[in-house]
Amino acid sequence: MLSAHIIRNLRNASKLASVAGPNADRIVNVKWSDGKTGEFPLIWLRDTSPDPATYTISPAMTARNLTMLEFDVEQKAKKLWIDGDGDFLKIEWESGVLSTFPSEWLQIRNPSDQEARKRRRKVYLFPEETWGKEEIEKKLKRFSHEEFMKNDRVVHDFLEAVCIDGIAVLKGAPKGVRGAVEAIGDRIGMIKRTHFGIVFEVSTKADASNMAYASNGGLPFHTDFPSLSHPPQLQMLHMLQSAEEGGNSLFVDGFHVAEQLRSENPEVFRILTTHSMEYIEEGYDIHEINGKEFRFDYDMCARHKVIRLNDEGKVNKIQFGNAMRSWFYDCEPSQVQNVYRAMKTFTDHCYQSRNVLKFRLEDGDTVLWANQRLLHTRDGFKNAPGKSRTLTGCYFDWDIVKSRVRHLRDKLELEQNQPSA
Ligand SMILES: C[N+](C)(C)CCCC(=O)O
Ligand SMILES: O=C(O)CCC(=O)C(=O)O
Ligand SMILES: [Fe+2]
Repeated sequence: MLSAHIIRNLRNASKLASVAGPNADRIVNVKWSDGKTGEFPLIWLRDTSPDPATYTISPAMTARNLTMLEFDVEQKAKKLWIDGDGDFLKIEWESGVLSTFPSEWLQIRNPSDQEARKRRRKVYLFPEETWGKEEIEKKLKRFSHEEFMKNDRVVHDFLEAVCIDGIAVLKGAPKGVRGAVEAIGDRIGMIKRTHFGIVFEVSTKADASNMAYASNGGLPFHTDFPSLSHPPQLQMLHMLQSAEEGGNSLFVDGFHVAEQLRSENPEVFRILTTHSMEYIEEGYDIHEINGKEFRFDYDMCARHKVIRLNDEGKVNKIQFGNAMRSWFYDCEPSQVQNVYRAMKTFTDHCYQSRNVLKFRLEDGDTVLWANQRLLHTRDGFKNAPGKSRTLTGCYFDWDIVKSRVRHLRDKLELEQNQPSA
């Protein structure tokens, strides 16, 4: 839906002045009274026409009725004209369908307006702003857990911060009370289940299924589940019982580190973006499902680059975990030494103090972060007598988190809201 805010702004903006075409390329040229122009492909106007023959729009669904099998992509317009004192472009099609395009509808979608295209790209809530220690210490966003639970605007602002900075914190849930992760999960929408269950618990356990459960030692910087081809995109941890000493949380922006390597150490960057690494995770985890103990045996194996680039050469995924890294390198033996040198340099950069965000989760605090962007760890800790450091946690995927942000922008009529169909 279009926010009232955007409609109000555009209503005040301008009226349609003229329409011409379509020309030989089947482009319709529109002019507004303020001198702005728009080039609209004729077939696109037919396809996106906001009328009930073209679209089904109900509270439960927005969907196109037309099928590509039957759609005539060469169809013509019988008549095009400006109506309603410049408020509408109308098109009567050969098929008899009548399309009515409000002026603001066309302005928002104007395919020849670079500003409109730029605004639309923000709907993906991407790209993010990367950081080093100094930047993130200034801008790390913290919200009240209590406010998050009752105020939709706080849910929006918290999740938006996670989209941009890759991390944000909720402070001050009731101390030592289980259920915070589930409650936050419900507010976000849907937790992503893994082979560690829906919600997992981090504490020192016998027969540990993971290094985080094995001891009170520190861990190396890692992303969770390099052993999966599709690791969860976000991770959340909630502090139930903090350590007496240590057990701090550490984060580093892997996208930022990758860009540092690209400029400061291009050979390492080249290796990490071209050599795929294998990871294995073999074992079992016992977790609860509906109050019953459940044992899940697994034998995970996946292979990917430490730094993955998209088609434009931009860094868009980081996966690395030393504990699950396998023995298999799938390259000439003579290249292996350099792969190790590259991993070592990457790790050294992760630990450089200019890059590291370090803070302590107090009892009742929660942190949510981008698991395919940030690497995380904890330092070693000492428990108070009889009080074992315990966190609960879960995972999410971006689609659910971003869907929630968009939904709230619509519901709360925030100015960042974007039109749907
Ligand atoms: C936190 N935990 C134990 C549920 C999963 C960790 C996955 C990993 O170590 O890569
Ligand atoms: O113990 C911690 O603070 C974090 C452990 C960890 O790496 C994880 O839960 O994924
Ligand atoms: Fe982890």
